[in-house]
Amino acid sequence: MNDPLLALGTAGSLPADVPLALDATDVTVSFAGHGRSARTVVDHIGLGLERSQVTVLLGESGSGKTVFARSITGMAPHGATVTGRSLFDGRDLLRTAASTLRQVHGSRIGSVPQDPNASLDPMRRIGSQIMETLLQHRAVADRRSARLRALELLDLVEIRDPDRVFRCYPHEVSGGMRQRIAIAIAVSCDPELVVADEPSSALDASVGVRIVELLDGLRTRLGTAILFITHDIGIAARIASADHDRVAVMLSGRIVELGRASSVLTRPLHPYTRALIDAEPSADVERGRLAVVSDELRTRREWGPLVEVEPGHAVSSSVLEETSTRSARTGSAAATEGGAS
Ligand SMILES: Nc1ncnc2c1ncn2[C@@H]1O[C@H](COP(=O)(O)OP(=O)(O)OP(=O)(O)O)[C@@H](O)[C@H]1O
Repeated sequence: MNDPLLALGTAGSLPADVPLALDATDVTVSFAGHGRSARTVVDHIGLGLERSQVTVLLGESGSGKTVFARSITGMAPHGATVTGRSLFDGRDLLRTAASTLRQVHGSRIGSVPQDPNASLDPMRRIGSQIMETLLQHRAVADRRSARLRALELLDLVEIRDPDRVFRCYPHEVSGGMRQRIAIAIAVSCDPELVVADEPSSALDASVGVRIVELLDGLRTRLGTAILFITHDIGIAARIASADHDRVAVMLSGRIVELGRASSVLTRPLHPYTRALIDAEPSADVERGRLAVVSDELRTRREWGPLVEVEPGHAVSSSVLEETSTRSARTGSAAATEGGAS
């Protein structure tokens, strides 16, 4: 089991006076198995999310990224049993009533889905959907202000002709534009935190890149914390572009490496992170290809707690132990060879 104290997510933190937007500790999520014991898909992990900082949850499909992100924001999937704590503005979202969570989501926590079609109503004009969010969360006083703010938001997400798009139905605009609209809705009430779950994966590569750049720019302008979920190393590097942005690498429900993106993505310490990086699609390989990770890595349960190896970079303790054992062996082999010569 990872040590919850060490898994708090301090590696790569901003200075201490920067407040945490969300502070999750020792979170475990399990689902009832078919007639068998419960299956744990998130295993005693924590993460602190800071304003103006991007934290990327990186890991292959099924590693638990979505379940973890949903659970710590109080939106665990149906049937999940969640333990631990997730503090947001002094309130534990794991023990908050559904009616309060509905208020928090949309106003103080925004979500950008993988597929914007899932969050937009095909039967209603885009402008009216943005206005509804603003009015529902009382972000504006009346319909006139809601209309003005909706147009501003369309402009903020770089839609060139906001007046026209305001009057369109979702099917009348492109997929990339629908994702911009989903982002406009997610940031409409100035949230402290935005959770973006693979928001570019359903889009063409160049459109997806623009969406990622847009989110990156917005956190700088709005000071929002962003929790960004992806399995794509290239996208992770692009969104975690500031010095203090972090990557948390998830493997089978655990965080096995955590730190500044610049360290983790260029000097990975965990064999799993290295496997993900080695499997990064190159120009001649199909984009978004799933990484090839050995079953030995995937099925191993014990990695030990995260240990900081340099400022802003932590990795599972067992990786360090194995590395030092290997170096000792190499050292003694070299000494033996040296002695024999
Ligand atoms: N509602 C559910 N009931 C039972 N098991 C679930 C449920 N939702 C997710 N799981 C399981 O939890 C594990 C983690 O799923 P999760 O969706 O978090 O992975 P992920 O890393 O986000 O992958 P992907 O990128 O494919 O979404 C998977 O084994 C999945 O099958």
